[in-house]
Amino acid sequence: MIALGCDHGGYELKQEIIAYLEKNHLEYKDFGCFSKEAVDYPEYAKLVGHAVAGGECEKGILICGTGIGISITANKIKGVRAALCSDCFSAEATRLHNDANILAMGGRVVGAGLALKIVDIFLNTPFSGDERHARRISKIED
Ligand SMILES: O=C[C@H](O)[C@H](O)[C@H](O)COP(=O)(O)O
Repeated sequence: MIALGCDHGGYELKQEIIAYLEKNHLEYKDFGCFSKEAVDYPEYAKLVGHAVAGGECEKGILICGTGIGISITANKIKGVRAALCSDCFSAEATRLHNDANILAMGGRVVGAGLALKIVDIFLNTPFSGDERHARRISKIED
C-alpha cells in the first residue's frame, strides 16, 4: 500500500501519480488534499509520515510546490526517511543506499513525465542491503 499526500502545489501532480498507480494496479491510500484550494503541507506530511512509520503503508509519496517543506516535515517523524528527488539517479540511489520510505517531489519543479519515471524507479528499486548502508541507516535511527 502506497500512502499519498500533497498540498495545493502538488495536487495536480498527485492526480497524475494516481492515474499511474491505477494503470499499474498498485494499491494506494490518498491522505489528501483533495482540491487545489490552499492548505498547509505539514498536515499531509504528518498523515503520510505516520502511515509509513507505523507500518500501515509500505511507502509514501508526498508532493508540495517544491517538495521541500513537505519532506522537512515528514523527516521529523521517527522511522521516516523521506527523499526529495528531482532526478532519476537520486531516486535510484536513495532506495539503494538510504532505503528511503517516502519520495518527495515538487509539483512546481518536475514535469509529469519525469515525475512518473522517478516514481517508477522509487517503487521498483530495492534497498541494496549492503552492510555499510545498513550501518548508516541504523545511525540515522539512533
Ligand atoms: O515547501 C513548501 C511548498 O513548496 C508549498 O507548496 C508552498 O510554500 C506553497 O506556497 P503558496 O502558499 O504560495 O502556494
